[in-house]
Amino acid sequence: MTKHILRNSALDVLIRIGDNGAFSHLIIDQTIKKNQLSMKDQALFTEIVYGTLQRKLTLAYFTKRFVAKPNKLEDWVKWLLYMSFYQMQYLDKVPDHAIIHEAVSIAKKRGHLGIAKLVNGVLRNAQRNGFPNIEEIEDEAERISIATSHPLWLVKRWINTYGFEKTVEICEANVTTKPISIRINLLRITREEAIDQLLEEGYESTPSLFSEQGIIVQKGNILKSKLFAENLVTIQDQSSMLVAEMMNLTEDLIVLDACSAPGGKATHIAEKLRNSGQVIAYDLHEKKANLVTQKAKALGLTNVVAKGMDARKLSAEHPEDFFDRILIDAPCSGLGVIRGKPDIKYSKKESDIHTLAKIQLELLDNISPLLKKNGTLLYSTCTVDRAENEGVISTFLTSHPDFEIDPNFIDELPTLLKESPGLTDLGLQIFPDDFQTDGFFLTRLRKKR
Ligand SMILES: C[S@@+](CC[C@H](N)C(=O)[O-])C[C@H]1O[C@@H](n2cnc3c(N)ncnc32)[C@H](O)[C@@H]1O
Repeated sequence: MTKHILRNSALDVLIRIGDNGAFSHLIIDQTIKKNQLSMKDQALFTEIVYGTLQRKLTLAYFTKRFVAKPNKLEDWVKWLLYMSFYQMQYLDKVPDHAIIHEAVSIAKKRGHLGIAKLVNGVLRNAQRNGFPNIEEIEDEAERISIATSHPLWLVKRWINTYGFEKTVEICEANVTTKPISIRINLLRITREEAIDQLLEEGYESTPSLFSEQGIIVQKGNILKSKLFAENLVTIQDQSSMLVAEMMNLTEDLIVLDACSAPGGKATHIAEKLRNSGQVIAYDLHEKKANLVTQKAKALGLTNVVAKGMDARKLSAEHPEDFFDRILIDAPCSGLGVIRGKPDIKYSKKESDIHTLAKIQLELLDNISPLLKKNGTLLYSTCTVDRAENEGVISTFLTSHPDFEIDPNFIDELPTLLKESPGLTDLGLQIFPDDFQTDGFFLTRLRKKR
């Protein structure tokens, strides 16, 4: 019975998230609570929902083979087939006959006998004859697209920019799961204390690669740890922790975080300032800026002020040559965080990239005058795309001869990253397959005069 509830709940969530909706932890958490799923069932439930969304294009390809008119399927039947195919193809722990039995029983309850028969027929056919062999797709871009469930335009774009081999690695990494990365609040706890506490609570954890504040948790629902209840830690990917690490932060500095919500990096910067100086944080709307204020408050940080405002208009708020450090963690296409947010790869269009690159350049153009001479500006995105990253920086530098890539940037990178395949003289592109982190770009500019 519990397995029936689990799969029925997974189907509910898939229908709610649907083809256009964003993957939402909130919906997942609400469903887990409502159905009182056990810890073990929670893991399988999350795996089914995540995996089905991550593999959607592959599962649609399978469906075409077994259903004559897949577009005519009712939405819930389509998702029921997708999630059943997902379990049959990618999860070893559940036998096919159990998956089919559950799917048919769900179809009977939700629909009628006719639909249950259809579901039974399709799944048994797949069980008997196996899934189509993706390796037989001749066109190599199309093959990667179907095998790893990435839209064709994106696969082609990455092949053009990074080559075939790297694209395969990026796409394959995007359909895996990565361990949870958390940041400890150094003002309240040491990393050793946090790791000991986690061990006591039964979590396996290790120090992370690029930040003395980072911990990687291999398994378990970390949100249930006391460390969260007591606001001693916050969730943050390792690559995104690199931002504050690379800003050369010392006490009493005045720092601008131009695009700051929900406040992951603003609070990290504030921790690095040890509650001194000031982090002046903006985000487009007041509501989002409030999230930064709340996060800072929860973490006991008193040196953060957050306001809602278009950061392209900040010259009306602050004089030129004012900030010691500036962070522009720009709005971007998010192609580096597909692993955790699979909806991004289905919803983004290639034309979005050009619109975003224009905004990114406007942010740099309008904000850079506010930096003090010899001050540094860190530009980052969570995307894997040359136009939004190296392209924007190169265009900016051409029209701003008073700026240069900080000559110390590469020297100050953690040793591991100095060997990174994405390091160029315009900055560091971290790919999601390089270190089991999000894909990310960062570079540091210095104002010469
Ligand atoms: C990558 S997210 C920032 C993440 C944040 N730095 C953190 O670490 O939690 C980019 C943010 O830029 C904001 N944004 C977009 N356009 C903006 C603009 N013109 N001015 C200020 N913020 C903007 C978005 O609302 C979004 O919250």
